[in-house]
Amino acid sequence: MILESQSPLQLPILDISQPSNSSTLSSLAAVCKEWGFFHVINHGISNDLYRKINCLSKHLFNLPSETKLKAGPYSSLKTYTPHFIASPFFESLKVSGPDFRDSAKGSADTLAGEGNSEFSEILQEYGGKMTELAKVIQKTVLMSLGEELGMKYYVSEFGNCHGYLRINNYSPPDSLEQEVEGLGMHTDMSCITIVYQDELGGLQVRSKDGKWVDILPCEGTLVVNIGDMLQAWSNDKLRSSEHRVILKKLVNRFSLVFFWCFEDEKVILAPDEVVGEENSRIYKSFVCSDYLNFRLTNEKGKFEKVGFTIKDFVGIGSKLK
Ligand SMILES: O=C(O)CCC(=O)C(=O)O
Ligand SMILES: [Fe+2]
Repeated sequence: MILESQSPLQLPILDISQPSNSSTLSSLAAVCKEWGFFHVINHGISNDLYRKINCLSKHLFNLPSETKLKAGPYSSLKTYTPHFIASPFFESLKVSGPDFRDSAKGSADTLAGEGNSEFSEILQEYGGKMTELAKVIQKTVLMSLGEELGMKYYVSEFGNCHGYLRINNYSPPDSLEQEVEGLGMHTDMSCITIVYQDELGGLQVRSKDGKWVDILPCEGTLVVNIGDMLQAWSNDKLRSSEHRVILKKLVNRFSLVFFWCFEDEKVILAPDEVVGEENSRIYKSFVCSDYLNFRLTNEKGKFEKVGFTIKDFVGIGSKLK
């Protein structure tokens, strides 16, 4: 079932506990083309689980910077992104699947010492639930392009997808005299992203004509957005929108962001059926990891920064290639 949300954007709300009918799928297709963002409810992730992760993560983020850098970009672990990489206010801890327990334990042991398994156990639970949720959402989004098409490609093209989680901590700005970006404009490199933003809000999506629009927080609701990989695979039928995070209050903001991604070696090419006879192909085929490397090695296109996207990389007619 799809309900209209209360947000100024009127993003549809997908009830994940209900089977999707054709009207649900057509609203989903429309919003994915126009905005690339929608909400989900009845997703099975409790507020309590989120609060526990928040509390245990805070303990790690409150450690001294020198300690956190033991898992930083120059360590062997590389799970911690310190302040001043994405923005002065943003720091993040990455937890990779499919063994979320092991990944979280590696970071927690390195940062806080061995012996406490609570953090890794709770992330195993969250990562496992998010993985199941991502599969259902992925399938539903594909079915919005055509029920048969979705059923056909869900396994053959998306069967080896994997997930990872970013625990994002935004420290409060000193003042709000001007607009403070907690995370600058970017697109995600995933197929789909599932965001648990807290009640402070601050997530914004950029419209096709360049206006920033709030994605209002709503209790019990997760935000889903389409990433670059799915935009390319769908020949722009699904939009990977630019988005950012604005810090609107002088308090700490905390979010959990789950990225559902193709396997590194996957060759991405929109199937003919997806392109459609009347349309032309927008992207050349490419290997997933080549795009990830392109973003990582181009300062302008780096994760969490304004810059190059999939169009610059494999867009037909792109100046870069
Ligand atoms: O913190 C958020 O709400 C969203 C963060 C985000 O866009 C990202 O991590 O890619
Ligand atoms: Fe993002």
